[in-house]
Amino acid sequence: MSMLEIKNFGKRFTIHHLGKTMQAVEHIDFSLETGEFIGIVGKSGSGKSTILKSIYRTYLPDAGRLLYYSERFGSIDLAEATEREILYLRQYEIGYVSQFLNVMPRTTSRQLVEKALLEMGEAEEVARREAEQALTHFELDPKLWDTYPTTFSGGEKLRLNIAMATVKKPRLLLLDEPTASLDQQSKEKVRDIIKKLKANGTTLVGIFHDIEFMDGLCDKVFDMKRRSFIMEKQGVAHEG
Ligand SMILES: Nc1ncnc2c1ncn2[C@@H]1O[C@H](COP(=O)(O)OP(=O)(O)OP(=O)(O)O)[C@@H](O)[C@H]1O
Repeated sequence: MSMLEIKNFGKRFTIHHLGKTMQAVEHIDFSLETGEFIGIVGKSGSGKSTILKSIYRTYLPDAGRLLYYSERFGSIDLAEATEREILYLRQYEIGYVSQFLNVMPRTTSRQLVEKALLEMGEAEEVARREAEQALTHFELDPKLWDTYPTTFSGGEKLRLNIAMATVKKPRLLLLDEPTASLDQQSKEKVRDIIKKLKANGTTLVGIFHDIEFMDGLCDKVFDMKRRSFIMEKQGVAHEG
């Protein structure tokens, strides 16, 4: 069953001070089956993040359909879903990890991960235990657990971001350069989590500049230039 079907997706931006619109991306079509992991590759500015942000509805798509198969709502076009539906999906079904940490003020890193679990309806003790496990897995120094992440390093923020998103075991996880500022050891930790989530049925769409990281992890690679898959399972090349 398709978990996500992108049909003729396009997004334009209005550059207000120039009074112009700019086509960031257009004519994108691909679909993902449940439990698949798709990597998106393409040069800088080709629109990779715009696709992910539109699926998460940070951006409102202006052409095409983004059909997501929701546990709660059944088939739903993310381009047309109500704000309420989107809030529900972000809380329970769709996760997004970027390089940038967007967190509530005066909330410690431990509280942030716990909150993610409490939102899912976990009991407090379970949330506490699983939050500690996640922070430990991503090797966030325990000294930082009860501090505010505003002063964290880039890698620490990113590891916290990944912990917050993955602890919820979302049905669909969007990864926008989640390994950008990580050392090799932290990258391996992200790899472990991706494998575990995948084994548990999470469907993933990821952008990685690090092609090696994608190797053996992605089922398909979508190339923005060709607007098609260039690799499907076991490295079999599909031209066109
Ligand atoms: N909010 C926005 N307002 C105006 N233009 C935008 C906005 N977001 C993205 N763009 C433009 O849309 C185009 C695609 O950007 P996007 O970030 O999706 O590219 P990308 O492929 O992810 O690039 P990179 O690999 O450098 O992160 C770029 O030209 C960018 O300047």
